[in-house]
Amino acid sequence: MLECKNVVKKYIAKTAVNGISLEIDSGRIYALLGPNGSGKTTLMKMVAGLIKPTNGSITYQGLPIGVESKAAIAYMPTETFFYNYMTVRDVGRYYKDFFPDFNEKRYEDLVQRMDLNMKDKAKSLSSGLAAKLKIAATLARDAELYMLDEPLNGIDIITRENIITTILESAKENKTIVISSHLVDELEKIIDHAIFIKNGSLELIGDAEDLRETKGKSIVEIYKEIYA
Ligand SMILES: Nc1ncnc2c1ncn2[C@@H]1O[C@H](COP(=O)(O)OP(=O)(O)OP(=O)(O)O)[C@@H](O)[C@H]1O
Repeated sequence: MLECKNVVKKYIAKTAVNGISLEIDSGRIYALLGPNGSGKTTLMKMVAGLIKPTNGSITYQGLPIGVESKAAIAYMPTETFFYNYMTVRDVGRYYKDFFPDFNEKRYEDLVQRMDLNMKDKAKSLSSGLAAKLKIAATLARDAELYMLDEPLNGIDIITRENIITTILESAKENKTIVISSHLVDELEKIIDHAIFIKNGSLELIGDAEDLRETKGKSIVEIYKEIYA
């Protein structure tokens, strides 16, 4: 579905991604793991077509990242993208204007599920509710691949579980999901595959069950081994 070949992203003072090659298959849930500054967001932004690799290639369904891939890939950034005037309903309208695959009914369901109210001002939401709103807007797109950058950061445990259940329900419909997070223990329960990135390079990638079997360790323990 998605193929990265020797992808490099250099900034003036820093090589953020340093020759990553990997493949993502459809219908799976991937964890993109790595400590702060390891290159997760940079890689996701390149796949989303927001920034271009310095070297290497990224293809989606055999085509370079472009109009077709942008229509099929829903990327949720770490930053919030709401204007001051926006209510939860306005965020849905804003998304609908941008994305032809935005499903209003699904947005309504997700908003309700996330305990949000259409009339709430997006800017006045607590950080947990704002995170839920971002997730609702992203998952309401009928995309093929969802890339969620740190969807669980700064969220309390009950809300995290609620978010994880919602993500899992979306995944049931044969969607592909890539989640970047430091909260490995919580992702361990739900992921099919794990991608470990260290200093901009791919350290390890594999089926979560295979990795546990071959290494005799949980994904959390492998994470600690790689990054300790
Ligand atoms: N626009 C930029 N200009 C210069 N350096 C950048 C830029 N964006 C990212 N970097 C650097 O590239 C490296 C990788 O950053 P990136 O945000 O991709 O890491 P990350 O794994 O997503 O980190 P975190 O978990 O903290 O979000 C970091 O050292 C960061 O400072």
